[in-house]
Amino acid sequence: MAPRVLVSDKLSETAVQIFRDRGVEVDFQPDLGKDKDKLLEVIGQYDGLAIRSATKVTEKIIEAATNLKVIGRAGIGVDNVDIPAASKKGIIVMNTPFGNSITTAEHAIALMFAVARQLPAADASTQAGKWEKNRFMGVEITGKTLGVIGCGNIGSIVATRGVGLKMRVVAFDPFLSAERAAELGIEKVELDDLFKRADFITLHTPMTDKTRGIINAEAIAKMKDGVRIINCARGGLVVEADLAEGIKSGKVAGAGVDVFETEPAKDSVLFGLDNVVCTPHLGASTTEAQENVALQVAEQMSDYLIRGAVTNAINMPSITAEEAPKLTPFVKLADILGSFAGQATENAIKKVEITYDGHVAGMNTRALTSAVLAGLIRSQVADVNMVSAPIMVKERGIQLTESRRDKSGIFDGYIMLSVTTEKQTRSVAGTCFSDGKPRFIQIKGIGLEAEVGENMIYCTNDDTPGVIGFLGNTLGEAGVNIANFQLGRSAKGGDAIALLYVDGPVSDEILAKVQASDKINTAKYLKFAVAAE
Ligand SMILES: NC(=O)C1=CN([C@@H]2O[C@H](COP(=O)(O)OP(=O)(O)OC[C@H]3O[C@@H](n4cnc5c(N)ncnc54)[C@H](O)[C@@H]3O)[C@@H](O)[C@H]2O)C=CC1
Ligand SMILES: O=C(O)C(=O)COP(=O)(O)O
Repeated sequence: MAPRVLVSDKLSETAVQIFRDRGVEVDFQPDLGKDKDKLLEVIGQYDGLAIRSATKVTEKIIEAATNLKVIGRAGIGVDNVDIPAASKKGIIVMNTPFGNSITTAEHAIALMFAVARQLPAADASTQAGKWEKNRFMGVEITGKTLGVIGCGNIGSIVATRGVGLKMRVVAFDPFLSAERAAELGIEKVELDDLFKRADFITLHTPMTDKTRGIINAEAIAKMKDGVRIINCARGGLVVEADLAEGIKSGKVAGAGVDVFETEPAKDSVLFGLDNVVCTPHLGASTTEAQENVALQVAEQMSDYLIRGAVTNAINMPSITAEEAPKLTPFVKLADILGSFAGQATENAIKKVEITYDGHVAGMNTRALTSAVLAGLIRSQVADVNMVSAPIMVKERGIQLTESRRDKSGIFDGYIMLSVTTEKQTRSVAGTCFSDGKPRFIQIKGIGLEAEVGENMIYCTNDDTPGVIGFLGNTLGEAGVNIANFQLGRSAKGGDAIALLYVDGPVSDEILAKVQASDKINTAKYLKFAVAAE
């Protein structure tokens, strides 16, 4: 059945065509996102949800989204999506990080000019027939200092436009390197320094707990008298009441505000104040940007729903459509190794170590690690996937280490997983051959070469005669057919393991018979998510 996507915001209809061309069924209901009760009612039917900023994807919506696999944001900010809730439920959240950045940067520049020359008020006055030439004295931009807070994609475009306008540009961004600042022709400064020096301040950070209210009364007090502030990022970055006070007192000479603490902003403390220029979250609203983001989000979501390729996901490593065919068998293998360790382990896991050897080390190991963790956690929580597993591992306080190394054995490459509980450390390694099928190649440091089946029995024993006969007889008498039987031992007469791939489920009763034998130290029935041959 074709996956179904709901478009619940005003996306360009380009998206609809792309979904259809790619074999995705699509419901285009651009106003539905604003009606949260309706969204709650219908969301359970969809595999994908495509949104802009008007749809609020709350925890409640996510709870009701029983089939949802992907939320696609046609734009940048995902603060309207409860990402922790989506991740816990295994829903990928993706955005289009570049599609509207030029457009938004241009809007910031447009607002800067509008504020510098009081354009909207001058326009209204002129059209009212007042001709108030003396009322609208502006300021020149050339030679002024532009302070950019947040110098990522949009901030750096604004910065270079500022340089082009002959402004002196200073930027505060903890992640901006000195080299990048030099490349942009700007100066990297501390926040207080920016406040002290800037004639215009423009905000371009995401909305996080750190950036919330970054422009408040205290910050405004540190600024130059007559500063002008532009916000095209998120409303919550500015304490609106404090900005309104700053404007009223004359400390702040003007503000360009595209985004509000509460949207849609039908009322605001900023409305009606002198030289405050407001737009209704128009930063991304150009034909070009909307085409870009609609096309991108529809392609990304279709690629995921149809081909399993992951691009621009906030909560999951990327898997390109090109690497997906090569990576998929190893993702399966990684899940199986995790699943083996998860099922074999009865005690709380303290530490997980994953080693990527040989050519596997050159693969997308972030995706592989997520798959190992999903397999590992699945024995405790059935509803887990590559998105939610890393979060669950973190929540459980499990220590995770990953390492990569050059080819170290007879295989071209493999994955080794080692899991430590309070009682012991278990290790298992596996690889995929050219047939794409996963194989166990080492358990507890003992080499073997075992196919992976849907139903398996894993035994540890001492290397003594009669084990094969005993297992064969016991399972045979119980009517359990053995498809494949692999043995391994540390040394002659030493620790040994047996891994049996059987043709059907193994009951507790049969397993108890195996466990009861003095030839067997431990026996476990393991189930893997692979189709029976
Ligand atoms: N008004 C509108 O319609 C639009 C608004 N936006 C908003 O613009 C903002 C920026 O978008 P991009 O540049 O694409 O994001 P980005 O992720 O490329 O850049 C954000 C930058 O902020 C920096 N940053 C993070 N925390 C910081 C802090 N505490 N102080 C200073 N810098 C900090 C990061 O290091 C990063 O360089 C987002 O909030 C986004 O939602 C984006 C598109 C349209
Ligand atoms: O991309 C972003 O972060 C934006 O804020 C644009 O929002 P919009 O898609 O215009 O509702």
